[in-house]
Amino acid sequence: SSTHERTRTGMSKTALKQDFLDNLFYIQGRFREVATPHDLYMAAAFTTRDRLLKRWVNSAQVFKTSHARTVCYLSAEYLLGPHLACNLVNLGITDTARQAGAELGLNFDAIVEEEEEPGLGNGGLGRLAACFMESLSTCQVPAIGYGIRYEFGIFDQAIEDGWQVEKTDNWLRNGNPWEIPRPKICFPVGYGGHTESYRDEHGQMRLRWQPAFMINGMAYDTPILGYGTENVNLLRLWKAEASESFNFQAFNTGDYYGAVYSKIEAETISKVLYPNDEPEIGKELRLKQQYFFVSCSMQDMIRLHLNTVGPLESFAEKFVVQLNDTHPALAVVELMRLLLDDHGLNWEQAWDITRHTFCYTNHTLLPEALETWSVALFERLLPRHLDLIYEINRRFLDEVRMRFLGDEARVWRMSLIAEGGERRVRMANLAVVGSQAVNGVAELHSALVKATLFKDFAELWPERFHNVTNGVTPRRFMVVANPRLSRLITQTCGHDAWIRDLERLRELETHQDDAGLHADWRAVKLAAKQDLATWMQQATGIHLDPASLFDVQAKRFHEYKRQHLNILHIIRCYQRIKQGESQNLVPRAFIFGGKAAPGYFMAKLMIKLINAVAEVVNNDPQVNGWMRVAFLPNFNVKNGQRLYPAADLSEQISLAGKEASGTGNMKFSMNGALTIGTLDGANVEIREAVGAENFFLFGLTAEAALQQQLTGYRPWEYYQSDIELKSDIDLINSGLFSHGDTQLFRPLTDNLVNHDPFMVLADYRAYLECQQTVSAAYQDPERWTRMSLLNVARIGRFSSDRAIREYAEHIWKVTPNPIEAA
Ligand SMILES: CCc1ccc([C@H](C)CC(=O)N[C@@H]2O[C@H](CO)[C@@H](O)[C@H](O)[C@H]2O)cc1
Repeated sequence: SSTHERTRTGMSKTALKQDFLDNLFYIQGRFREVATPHDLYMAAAFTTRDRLLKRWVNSAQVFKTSHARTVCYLSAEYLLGPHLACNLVNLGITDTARQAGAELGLNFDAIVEEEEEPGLGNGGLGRLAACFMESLSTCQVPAIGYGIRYEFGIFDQAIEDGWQVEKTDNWLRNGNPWEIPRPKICFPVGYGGHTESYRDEHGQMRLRWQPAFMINGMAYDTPILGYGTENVNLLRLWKAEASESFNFQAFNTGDYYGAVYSKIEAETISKVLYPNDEPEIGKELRLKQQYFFVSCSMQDMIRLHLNTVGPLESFAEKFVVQLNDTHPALAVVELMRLLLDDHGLNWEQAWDITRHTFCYTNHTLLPEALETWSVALFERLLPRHLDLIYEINRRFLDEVRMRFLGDEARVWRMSLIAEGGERRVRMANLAVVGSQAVNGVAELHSALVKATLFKDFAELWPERFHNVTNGVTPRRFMVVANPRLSRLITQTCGHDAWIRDLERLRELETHQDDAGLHADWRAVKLAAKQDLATWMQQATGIHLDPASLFDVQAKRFHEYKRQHLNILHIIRCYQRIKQGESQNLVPRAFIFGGKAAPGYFMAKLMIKLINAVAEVVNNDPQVNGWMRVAFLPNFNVKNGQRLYPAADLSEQISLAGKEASGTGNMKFSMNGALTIGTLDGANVEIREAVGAENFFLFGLTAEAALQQQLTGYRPWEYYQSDIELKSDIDLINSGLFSHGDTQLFRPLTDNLVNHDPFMVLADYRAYLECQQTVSAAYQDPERWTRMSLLNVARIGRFSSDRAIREYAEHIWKVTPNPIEAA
């Protein structure tokens, strides 16, 4: 077996080459000459998988016997991105693989490009879950990520005639080499039906649930490697299956549809990801999806506990469960049901375990994103859970009444049930009541969570409220996305320890005035800009000049993120250049990226306006050489990895108080971009870390914005009093960007002048002035390069490793569990 062992898991170039050719033959059934790019990718993927499996199995064995306290991350979304390049970095064999490939005449980068990314998420929340899973392994914290194995992930975005067009994301069409199906890890999940009381073996009157409809959830496991460690954690995603996949009786009676009905019905539950990022949709299938993965996951934890530790009384010592927003909040009720109905615990025992098991992270303050489900829907779909929610609520409100005597208004606000109008279950209140810890994702956000959204709860349980500022993994967003910069940093610091300890980037500061480094630093940025320009030319036909300032705004489209404020600045620049006022302007490429929820009209209109402005600006010889506007189609993890290294300026311009944290802001700074932004979310902490002098700040503070809205915000006054603002909006309404159609963008401009809920007009002037300071700074390359260098040197805190260490210490009370090599 040693030769076999050496080939299948050997890290040497020879072993990699042999294993690659073996996998191409034995798995793809191909030899070199006839192999397709997909075959070559699959062979590379399996060759890499062979090496991580050894670590994974070794970790699983150790965790099983060590009864290690385990973190379970429950998330409806995981925006994982392509696996291959990151797994090679975390195995430490990227260069060896590149050389092995070269000796086999393979183009390494082309093989990496071939991978279809698993887009099982919408945006920030989903990507954060993926960064956290990688950092949990890197920080050697035993963990299991639970979620849904959507057959179709976030749609692929095409831009046709300037409009977003959604394309089905059939990411599994060519198979997925990174997952292992676990047919034996399969749990029943019920829906509908009724609850009935019965007398248990001790003569106790008990309630139980008789579901009307059962399906099965089957596990698919994906190993999550860490960097520079043997620890490998598990991502377990559930697929819905019919308990009976083919009904022969129906078939025999010729009812062919009937024969497959239950299969189709069941599989719809994990069929597709809801492409909404903020607006709450309240669709029945969405609730079915949430209950589906929550029930499978809680049943799996109980199975693991009974198999490894034993009696459930110690469940909360073994497992700590993080709720990634309210989407998995039903887990609180499902654990109660399983402990009471299936495992015979009494209420007090069950509730004590439950509330010591869960922790909840809030990711948004937007009222329209806070999930509530109608009591009527609960009655129909989850009658037993509604019972339990009523009982949890009864006992909880007794505690509130006791603590705040006679304050019925508070009881009304804190109740798990919204009574006014149609009765609805407040999932955020349920998550807080059922958790031992609640946290926001940036200091400002966590403070606003305590002062507004959960004010009543923070007054009742102040000790439960925490902040853990988000972070991102430097392995994917620096080492994989920007190998040139990573090499320069390692060279300058004389070590690559920074990859695992990002605070070590601070050592770059001593070189901040090193002219040689400055030159190399600019060369690295220019090369990345050239790569992006080449890709954009091929993807959109738009030519970007790498010598121009790459001004980038890439994130989901939403009015609070204010992509329309950015467009107004572009139109201002256009008008200025047309009027010959190009002094202290610098040539810029305005680059946008991001998807809009398919049902979000205003977001889709913003995308159309950007492409409409691009068409006019990019074809206007008078401004040629001064400005380019380009929309990067299908912004996802893979394309993000092209964009972050190429940006000079990172646009983080949300209305203060609205962006919970942001994580793109961290990725751009880590790649040497300077930020223009408001004091919102994590921008506040990024500015503190990199130094106010290395950050372009503008706009109302959260406090000032709130004040102005409370005292009455009249956007039309800004429109009337600021002639440049008026002319920019009027130019949109003139039809210049819409072939004379003066109505196309009216919904957007009317909304801005008459309502402007996110105060675009109030921040317009400050934003324009700040952009002037950006242009001035960019005209001094030495100063700009130093600012860029200092942004990277001081960004260490925003590693997801630091965030995970804070969760482990302050919230999960779990210690690292290093695994020795097998
Ligand atoms: C019910 C529909 C729905 C779907 C997703 C969401 C997410 C909470 C939205 C989201 O992704 N929030 C983002 O989370 C990031 C990670 O913490 C933050 O950095 C962003 O500021 C926040 O907008 C809300 C509502």
